[in-house]
Amino acid sequence: MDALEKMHFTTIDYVIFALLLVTSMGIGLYYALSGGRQRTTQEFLLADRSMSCLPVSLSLIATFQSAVAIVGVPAEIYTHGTQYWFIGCAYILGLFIPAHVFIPVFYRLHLTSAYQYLELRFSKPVRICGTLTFIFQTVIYMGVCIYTPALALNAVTGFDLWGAVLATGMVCTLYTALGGLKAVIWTDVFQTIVMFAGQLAVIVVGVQQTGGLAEVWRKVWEGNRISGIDLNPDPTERYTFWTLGVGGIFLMLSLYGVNQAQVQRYLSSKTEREAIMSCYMVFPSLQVALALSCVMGLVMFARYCEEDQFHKIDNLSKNEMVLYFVMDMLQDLPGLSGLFIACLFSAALSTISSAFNSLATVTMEDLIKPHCSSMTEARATLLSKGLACSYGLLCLAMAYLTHLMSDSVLQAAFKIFGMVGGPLLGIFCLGLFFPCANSTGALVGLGSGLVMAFWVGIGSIVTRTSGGPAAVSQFNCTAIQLSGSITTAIGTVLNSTAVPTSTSSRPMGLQRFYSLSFMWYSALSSFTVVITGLIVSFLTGPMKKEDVTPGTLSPLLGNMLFFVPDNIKQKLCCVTTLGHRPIIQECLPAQHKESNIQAVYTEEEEERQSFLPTYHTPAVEYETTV
Ligand SMILES: O=C(O)CCCC[C@@H]1SC[C@@H]2NC(=O)N[C@@H]21
Ligand code: NA
Repeated sequence: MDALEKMHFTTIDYVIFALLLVTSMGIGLYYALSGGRQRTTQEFLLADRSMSCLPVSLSLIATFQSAVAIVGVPAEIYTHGTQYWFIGCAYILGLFIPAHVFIPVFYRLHLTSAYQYLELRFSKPVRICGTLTFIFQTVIYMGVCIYTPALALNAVTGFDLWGAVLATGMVCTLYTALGGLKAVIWTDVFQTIVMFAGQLAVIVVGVQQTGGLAEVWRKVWEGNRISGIDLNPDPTERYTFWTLGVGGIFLMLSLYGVNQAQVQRYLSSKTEREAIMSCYMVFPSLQVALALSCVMGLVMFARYCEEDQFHKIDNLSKNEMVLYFVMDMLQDLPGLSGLFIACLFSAALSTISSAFNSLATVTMEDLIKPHCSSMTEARATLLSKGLACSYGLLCLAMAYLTHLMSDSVLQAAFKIFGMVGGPLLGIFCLGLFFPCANSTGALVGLGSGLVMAFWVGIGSIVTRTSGGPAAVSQFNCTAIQLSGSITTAIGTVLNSTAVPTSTSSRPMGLQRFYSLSFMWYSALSSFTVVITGLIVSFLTGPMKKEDVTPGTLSPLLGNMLFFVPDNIKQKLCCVTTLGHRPIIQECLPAQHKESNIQAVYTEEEEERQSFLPTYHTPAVEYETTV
């Protein structure tokens, strides 16, 4: 690693990194000292439900675009080609369904925590299990997110690893605990801009230093890095159009449909329409984020595919090679390498702050408030801030655990989402689409989904077959001239990092099950939850439509099964109205000051409101939809 050590930071790089931390802290302090000064949980956890779609949409992207994507995706493209880019196809349904199925139901139920839905639809135990599952998933994911940038930075610049982890963790904990969701969303906006700028800078300089666009294109084309659509139906193939385009939809639904961090952002929107718009606006920005990280991988390949360059990074780990490439490109341009480090830590901070805030929210709403309803607003807010802090410290501990996780962080993140996010997606789908599902079915379903996911996930780690053999061997990008360089070219190919396409016998039986692509984990575990949940519900006495809390069912399935006669539909999944469509009454100037006008509810709404926690609602009026 001697070649790496020579890379060092100039003063301006440290200044830019410090600027990022100071600006983030400044935004946190601003929201701690302005507005309602974070004195109510409505403000601290839900930004007073006053956010508009632009900051919400940027915050939605920032939440699940962490350093893992910034470092992991270019390494994936460099090693295996652009097949991964097809995950962009999953963004269409992966965002359309949340916008029209999940958001309307959650928004109209006026929730604070997504897991309140599980109590309304099923029972309190189901809600508690959902909350604990989410906490487990997020704490592990946070560890990966805070560790990745610090590890990569340390490997390439010798920047003190635990110093970076501590700096990131402390700043993030402080501004999240001080400024609440408003600070988290607005720092996410700032950090997303820094993230895009940093990646763009590396791409522009990289292309320019590798001989221009045409040269880069020629090299990646000859280097066999532009993958066509791979329609291979084999589910053990790591990345194909099916695992990414279809399996990826379930991954997106588990994140953008039912993950508390995203649901909380939808609920912080001032109207349902703003929330849906923010979900739509995620689509183009997420495509840009995907394109930037994929192009960065291609430029990196073009840069190092020549024989005389190849030795520089062929012995680096996936996480280190991207940082090496960036420092190699930018170190003569003072400030730009600092910009990329700021980009890396922006990606990490924006994800970790969202995780802290959502963890504090669900712990407060689902685990503490129900047991001490007499708690004053001030104490509840103080406790929420304390929770955000304690999760911050827990995250640092988790970072150490990640130290032990060896395979690529991108795969680690996908496995966490698939193994834990999938069962959570399943239990929400069970509740939304199948009125006959009861809480026993939901509990057994969730348990079976988790068992199934951990069986295949742990199995794949133990047998090290997480997603089959490496797809593409390392081809040299210069046309292999017959003038004797053929031997060096072959030598390059053989000692490359990526294992050539293996001809080993296909795994059979359980071994084949363990080599299922991790992109299918979300789909597999959510289906397991739904099917088991339905069977157990039927065995233990299915629920009747009139017993289901109004507003907790989605008519999606009913509408999709338009061709099925109604009487059969009544059995499986009744066609229900979406519940009450709130029309936010435009407050007249005179009214604006006394905005404590009680909502005008229908009697059914009144009855439903009775067991929802009381909160201050803006002046709204409801009308039932027919
Ligand atoms: O934290 C990360 O960046 C790695 C996990 C990526 C999660 C998913 S992948 C599809 C979608 N696109 C993103 O950039 N993040 C989410
Ligand atoms: Na992020």
